[in-house]
Formats: sequence, structure tokens, C-alpha cells
Amino acid sequence: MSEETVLDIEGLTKRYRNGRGVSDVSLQITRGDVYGFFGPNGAGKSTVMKIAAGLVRADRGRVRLFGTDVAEDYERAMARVGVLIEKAEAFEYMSAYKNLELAARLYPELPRTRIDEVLELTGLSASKREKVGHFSLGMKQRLGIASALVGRPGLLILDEPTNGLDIEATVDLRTLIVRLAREERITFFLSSHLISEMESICSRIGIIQDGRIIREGSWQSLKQASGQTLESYYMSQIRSEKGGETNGAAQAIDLQ
Ligand SMILES: Nc1ncnc2c1ncn2[C@@H]1O[C@H](COP(=O)(O)OP(=O)(O)OP(=O)(O)O)[C@@H](O)[C@H]1O
Repeated sequence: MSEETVLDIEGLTKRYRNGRGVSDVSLQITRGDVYGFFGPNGAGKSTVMKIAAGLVRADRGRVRLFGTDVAEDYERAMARVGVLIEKAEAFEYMSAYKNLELAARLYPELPRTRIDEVLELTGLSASKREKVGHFSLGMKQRLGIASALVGRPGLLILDEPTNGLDIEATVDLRTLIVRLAREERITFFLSSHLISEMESICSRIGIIQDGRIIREGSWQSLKQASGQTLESYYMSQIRSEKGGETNGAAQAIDLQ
């Protein structure tokens, strides 16, 4: 594993009691990547992300964050990781600022100015005294990201960050991710079931279907190799797997 590998997932398998889950998932994310994890509903994106964030235990396989195994030393592995899985949770009757103060309690060594910094980064400074209950969904998502940013993470894991957002809020969120990647040098592992919403900001892409990674590569190489938009490429891959043209076998090809 190179020094630059921020997240290293190897051979993850998780079977829920109902027999669903993920099988033999491996992927690596390098410092500076905006890694887009795409797949249909129920493909296994959240399961992989929850295991990566130490929230669900895998049956087999290994996750290393910044070189530390999550199962062996959770606190160390997660020290530089911010997580937003599913919907951003916040106390609705409190202001954005108060919510972030609570998040900041986990990091007593951080200066109080960090709260204003993350409010500024996420474009919420003007609303910081407003109750979160009055926020739009897009603002709540941005507050969730602000909360994940408090501890100055090197990696942000965002599961379906655009879920339920309208176009304007989706565009704002994309702009925010690009800005954070550039200005704060944050690496991203983000998922979506709508490739068109995120493909333009991703440097690497993994496609998961029925619990297995079926394609992986850099945005450029996948786009060039396919000679079509990534959305069309994605659809053709998903359909060909469904049609059994590849016998449903895991075919993680790295085109880089
Ligand atoms: N706690 C659970 N118990 C049983 N089955 C589960 C559980 N969580 C997920 N599953 C099943 O595992 C499979 C993968 O689910 P997962 O939520 O990881 O997919 P996903 O790609 O994130 O889907 P979506 O885009 O709909 O969020 C699905 O078939 C789902 O029904």
C-alpha cells in the first residue's frame, strides 16, 4: 500500500441475515481523489461505506484508513475521517452554531474559531443563528458536511449526499465538494445512485452492482474507453451485467 493510499478496502464480504449484502469488494482511494461510488438502489454502496466508517462489521475482509486497520484501532483509523451517512442528523430546535459546538466537543484541542471556519466553508455563516428546523434540505446537508469538517478530516465519506436535493442545492453541493477538495485538500469517497449528478466532479469511479464491484477506473479512462457519456456507459455496464453477458462475475477492471 502506498503512502498516498487514504482508504484501502480489501476483500470485503458482508451477508445480512436475509442473504443480501456485498461480496469481495476491494477498492483503493488515493490522496486527492474524489471517488464516486455508483450503483443502483440496493447495490451495496451504503454497506461498504458503513463498514469503511466502522459502523457495520464485515464478515470478511479488511479496511485501512490512513494505514490503520479500522477493526484493530477504530479511534486512530477514524481520527482524520469525517462521515455523513444517509441523512444529516441535527438538533432541529438548536441553531446551526450550537449544533456545531456540540460536534466540536469531540475535539477539545481545536480552537473555537474552527466553527466559524466551517460555517464559512459551507456557506452557512449568514444563517448560523437560525434554528436548523427552519433550514432547507440543502442547508441541512451542508450543515452535516460542516459537522463532519469540524475535526479537520483528510477524508470525507459521504453516502448519497445529494439524495432528495433539488437541482440548485445539488449544484451548490458539487461546488462545495470541489472547493473543499482544492482548498482544504480533502479526499472524498462519495456515493450516488444517479451518476449524472456527480460524475463531473469525480476523478475516479467505481460501479457496484448486486454487491460486487463491476467496473473501476479514472473518470478520464472510463470516459475515453467507452466513447460515450459516463451515464450511458454506466447504463450499458449495468444492463450487460443484468443480461448475464459477463456471467455476473466480478470484473473489476482498472483502466488507468
Ligand atoms: N440491515 C440490513 N439488514 C438486511 N438487509 C440489509 C440491511 N442493510 C442493507 N440490506 C440489504 O443489502 C443490500 C445492499 O444495501 P445497501 O443499503 O448497502 O445498498 P445501496 O447501494 O446503498 O442502496 P441505496 O442506493 O438504495 O441506498 C440491499 O439488498 C439491502 O436491502
